[in-house]
Amino acid sequence: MPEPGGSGPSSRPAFAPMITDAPGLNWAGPGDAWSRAWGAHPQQAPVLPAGNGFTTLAGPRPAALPPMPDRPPAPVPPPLLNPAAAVAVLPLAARTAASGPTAEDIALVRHSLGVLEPVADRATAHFYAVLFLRNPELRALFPASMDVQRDRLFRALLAAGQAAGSPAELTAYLDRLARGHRKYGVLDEHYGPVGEALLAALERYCGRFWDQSTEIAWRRVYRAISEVMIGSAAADARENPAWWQAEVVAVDHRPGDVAVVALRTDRPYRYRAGQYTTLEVPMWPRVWRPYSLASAARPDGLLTLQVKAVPAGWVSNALVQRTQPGDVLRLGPPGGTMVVDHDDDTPLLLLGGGTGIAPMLAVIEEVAEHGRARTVEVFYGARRASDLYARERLAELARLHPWLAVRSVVAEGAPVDGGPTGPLPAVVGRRGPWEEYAAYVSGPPAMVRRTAAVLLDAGVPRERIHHDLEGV
Ligand SMILES: NC(=O)C1=CN([C@@H]2O[C@H](COP(=O)(O)OP(=O)(O)OC[C@H]3O[C@@H](n4cnc5c(N)ncnc54)[C@H](O)[C@@H]3O)[C@@H](O)[C@H]2O)C=CC1
Repeated sequence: MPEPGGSGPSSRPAFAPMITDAPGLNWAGPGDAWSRAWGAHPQQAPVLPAGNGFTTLAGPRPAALPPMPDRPPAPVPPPLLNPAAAVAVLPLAARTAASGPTAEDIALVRHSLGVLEPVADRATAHFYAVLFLRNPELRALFPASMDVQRDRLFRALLAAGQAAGSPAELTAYLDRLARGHRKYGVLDEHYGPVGEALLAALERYCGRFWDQSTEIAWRRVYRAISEVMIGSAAADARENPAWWQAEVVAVDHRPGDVAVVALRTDRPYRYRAGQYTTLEVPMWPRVWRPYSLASAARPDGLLTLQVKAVPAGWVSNALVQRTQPGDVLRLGPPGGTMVVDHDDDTPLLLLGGGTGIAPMLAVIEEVAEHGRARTVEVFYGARRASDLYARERLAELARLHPWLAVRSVVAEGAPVDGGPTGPLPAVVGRRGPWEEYAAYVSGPPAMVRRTAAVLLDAGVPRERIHHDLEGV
């Protein structure tokens, strides 16, 4: 592998073997570890609208729906999907709903979102109540705890509604959402029942602000949303599976309840350094959590994650405390925008707090592999020295690559390796200048938020501050 700036191949291999006795690919099939692990959930159509709530498991809707005691019949009942087919027989309002959203529709949708915001919790609870009342067979397919889904639903709803006036932004958002939802088993026909439940919740909680124009506006916007998502999912299905099976090939326990988990997927898993995957463990079906990929894509196909067991962290605790080689997990598609452009020489500032160092390790490996000269400065933050589980790996990388500078930053106690002390955002703010750098920030949300603010103050343009936190 050429070193950045070097003219020829280096004597060092780009990737040392991670696990020498890892099982081969193509091991998945009837009777394999995956099938045994998931035997209790055969052929699950594991639909959980974890990310947006515009989608759900379907299944035939009962022929005779129980009446909604607290909701009068909808004044305008056009379908939310494929309205073109039914347009000739629909009443005027329905025909209007079949065309695309107008500027007025978008204003009405945004206004109703503003009305809904203070009662978001109750509105999303109502959404699920209507959904499950009309489609009772769906409840068993959602995870036991719906709290996270509720939060995500409303955030996705807000995001889609707010972005409705910016087609490019909305399409990109929905495209990611649709691709990420294939692992839940979402089908085209699920969008209709979900849309109806959504409208029921909106109608109820917008109160006197809900009128026929608002309903038609929502129907147009929702139809546009559904069409983009259905198209994106279909395009993705031509290239990728809905999920990947991943066999655990090693679990390396580190101080501070951290485990480095090495995985081998059943099919090639294409991702960029800095991205994350979503993961489901057999112990908690239908509960998916994101984890940054801790190594650059390797020729042997192995992936690594760095996971910390945290109180009430169902999936993290299962991974750190219960998972062993041979176990089989499932991965969703890679996501996240913390990827590095290797075509320019902008110096990189990589800021990782706790297990937030994981994507930075992957980025360093990818820069090294790419072989173009650029400065890379890393600040690795932890509360105390004993939490710096990746210190040795970073020191090894710094020894290998002269363009890499690593500083360990502890918030409490004596300096480590002569590095600075204090909260990571404050330490970064005291250093610099950073105006010329592209910054990548990963770690606890408060750390990411504060660090992004410090970098902006330090003159780093917003578009050069990369992280996965929404709304910052
Ligand atoms: N792509 C991403 O954004 C990733 C995020 N994470 C997240 O990173 C977190 C890591 O947790 P731990 O290892 O327990 O880290 P931790 O809580 O021990 O903190 C690590 C660093 O963040 C700083 N920090 C913590 N709270 C802060 C605050 N309120 N303000 C300013 N700085 C603060 C600490 O001083 C320390 O330098 C988890 O929440 C995990 O979900 C992990 C991997 C990737």
